[in-house]
Amino acid sequence: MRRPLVAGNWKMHGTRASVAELIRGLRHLALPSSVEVAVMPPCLYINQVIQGLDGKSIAVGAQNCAVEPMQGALTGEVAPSQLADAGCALVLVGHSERRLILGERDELLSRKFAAAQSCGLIPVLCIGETLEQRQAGKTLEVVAGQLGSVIEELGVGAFAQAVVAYEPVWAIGTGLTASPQEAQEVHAAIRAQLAAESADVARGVRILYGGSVKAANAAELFGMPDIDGGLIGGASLNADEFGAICRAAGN
Ligand SMILES: O=C[C@H](O)COP(=O)(O)O
Repeated sequence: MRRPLVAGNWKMHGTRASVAELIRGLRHLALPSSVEVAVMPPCLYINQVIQGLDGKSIAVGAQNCAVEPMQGALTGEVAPSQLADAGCALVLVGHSERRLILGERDELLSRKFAAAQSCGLIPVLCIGETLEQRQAGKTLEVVAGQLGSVIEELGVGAFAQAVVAYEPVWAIGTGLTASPQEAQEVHAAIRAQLAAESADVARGVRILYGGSVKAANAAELFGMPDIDGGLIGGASLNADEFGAICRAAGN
């Protein structure tokens, strides 16, 4: 049985004051113990969040990491070893905003994935198609390519300690959500692709859905057999809304 995971990606939002307020809200939440909950603040605030959430069972993750595992001469980057040292448990790899705005490509992302794992972080590999790709009927092909490139580089065994997040780009921050059936079709294809290499890995890996998830639509999405939780953007900036999403994953 896979334990659902709900992770809040705060993206490039927050100030020390607003982060302090969000921490206060998170501390007050009643969260189901059956669900693993995580937040991913901007790097600058990771320490503040880890200290502020002390004693609350919410993991903290980062939104990105360097391709090199250890500290060194790589200006502007943060090493996975430094994230682990700060107390992070997981890290996003290949969020579509980084793929599309910063040009991060599959080969680089495999290296980040491996670097993160070598430091004991759980990589959350983000994959998903653009609207244009969906309209061209290429959704499954695009997602299989993004996932396949990491499998090819690192082997399917790498997914025994990793999470996959399916995020259709057209659903991110737009208010448009894939229907539960649309999302399930892609999640099932992702699991089948992993199963073709290892049934055990496929059975155990958690595949999150992301893209305009809210308290109002979370239960329906999380009710699908291959959706094991969510990667939540905008709605994770409101503690009560985020708490309601976490509870929906526990039902
Ligand atoms: O990482 C989170 C996703 O990009 C979803 O963002 P959203 O919930 O604001 O659509």
